[in-house]
Amino acid sequence: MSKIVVVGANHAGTAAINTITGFNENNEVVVFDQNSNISFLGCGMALWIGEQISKPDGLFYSNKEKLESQGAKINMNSSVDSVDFDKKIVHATLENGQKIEESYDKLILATGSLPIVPNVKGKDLENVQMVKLFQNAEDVIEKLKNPEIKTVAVVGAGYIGVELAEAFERKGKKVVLIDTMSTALSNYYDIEFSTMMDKNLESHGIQLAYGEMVKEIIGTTKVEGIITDKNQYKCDMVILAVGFRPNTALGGGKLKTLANGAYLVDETQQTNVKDVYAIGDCASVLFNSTGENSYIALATNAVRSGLIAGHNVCGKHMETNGVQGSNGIAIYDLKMVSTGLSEERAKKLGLEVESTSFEDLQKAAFIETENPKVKIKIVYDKNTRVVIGAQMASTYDMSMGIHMFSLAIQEKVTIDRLKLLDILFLPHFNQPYNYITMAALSAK
Ligand SMILES: Cc1cc2nc3c(=O)[nH]c(=O)nc-3n(C[C@H](O)[C@H](O)[C@H](O)COP(=O)(O)OP(=O)(O)OC[C@H]3O[C@@H](n4cnc5c(N)ncnc54)[C@H](O)[C@@H]3O)c2cc1C
Ligand SMILES: NC(=O)c1ccc[n+]([C@@H]2O[C@H](COP(=O)([O-])OP(=O)(O)OC[C@H]3O[C@@H](n4cnc5c(N)ncnc54)[C@H](O)[C@@H]3O)[C@@H](O)[C@H]2O)c1
Repeated sequence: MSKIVVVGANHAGTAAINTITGFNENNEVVVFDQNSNISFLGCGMALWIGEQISKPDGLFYSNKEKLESQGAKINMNSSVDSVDFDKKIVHATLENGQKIEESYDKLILATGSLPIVPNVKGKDLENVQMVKLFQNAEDVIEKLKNPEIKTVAVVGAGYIGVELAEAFERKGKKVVLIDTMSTALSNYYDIEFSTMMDKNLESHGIQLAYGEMVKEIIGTTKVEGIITDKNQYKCDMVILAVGFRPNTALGGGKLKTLANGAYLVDETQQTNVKDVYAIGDCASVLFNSTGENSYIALATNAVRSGLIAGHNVCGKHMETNGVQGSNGIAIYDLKMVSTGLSEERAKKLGLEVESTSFEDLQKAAFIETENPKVKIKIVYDKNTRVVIGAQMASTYDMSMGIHMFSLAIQEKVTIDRLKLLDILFLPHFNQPYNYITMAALSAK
């Protein structure tokens, strides 16, 4: 029997706690989380703000009572302030202000990430909003009730920014979407895909302000406008969504990190200090497209890494397969999914790559019901021909198709092996000369 302390009980921590308690091995599990809720699905935030769902209740899948019924001791509103890695003790402040020491045999750090805050004048004005926690979503929804909030400037056209731009437009607000890059979603898609999203956003009246760097948020007490290096926009609320950084202050220089501060972990999620594990957004992941440890903040990675650490702290060896950073987005009718590297990102990393693309109707052409076009692009290493990325876009829900590419990258499958892949055909679903086969066959 071991004593396992878990710091942070959102997606990664909860996955680890569920795994450990699921073994029913009478390990003592003590958990600290500085927040008042567990397992908030940020992915539902835009749906809630944009009123595509009527209430937030379904955005949680666990809570203190549930985890305690499984045998863990849960301290909510309790922060871990420091860790003595030599003595194997965490120092925490409980909800009632009491300072305590908790010893551990195994420690799991699941402290997640923090939104990056651009260091610009006016960032502390009223109505400048972060969008990470459930409480942030509550704040935004409350503020949107004020009819004086007419225009929202969203800074960052990544996943959160684009999803929220849609949500604000659905709420009848004027939206300006600002990004330093020349398209939306530039971390995930090549230009022929991201411009599809840009046209989609513009067709719904969202103003795009790309290639612009925010210099200042103006106002006396509240937001009145935002100034970039090229323009000035009048607005009543500013959303900052320019990415996450790992929350790793507890490492205190003892734990090795990536350049951005994420705890460096091995294939079992263990850090460089024995018996100390790190999972989720505070940790590195092995990125199969490059073979290197990277930072990819996704709930999917958080859950998988929690499962892995949960096994290993219980003495059941489990190793990561590495990840592809598979992701998806659905804005109005447009769905886009990607995995691995885009061609542009691969080239920026200095990789020699080729790509192959195809666009066709999803189903047999004679089908008389809904039959949208699907666009696909596969990126592969020029020398080894191993697939390292794929992107798809359509108004049709083709999202399941990307999983096969995720596996192809994980298992280092070449583009040539996809040419004759046995893909089913049924006119209701797809075409015999389907776009996956055709893209692979057209590879140089
Ligand atoms: C708006 C939004 C939409 C998203 N949509 C998606 C999506 O569609 N798909 C997807 O895969 N991902 C999505 N993500 C990303 C996903 O939410 C994160 O990757 C995920 O939350 C990471 O989980 P985590 O448990 O590692 O970290 P976090 O969620 O950051 O949780 C860390 C926990 O640690 C606690 N903590 C931190 N420090 C301490 C301390 N010192 N003491 C005690 N407790 C501490 C915090 O209170 C928190 O509960 C989205 C994120 C946002 C904000
Ligand atoms: N559907 C999903 O899978 C989903 C949804 C939401 C969030 N997430 C994940 O959560 C994490 C955080 O999301 P995010 O949208 O904050 O990050 P992101 O990395 O997706 O996007 C950040 C964007 O901000 C831009 N940017 C950076 N600095 C800027 C600056 N100073 N001014 C203007 N623009 C700037 C970048 O060019 C980029 O487009 C990501 O890992 C993301 O993948 C995933």
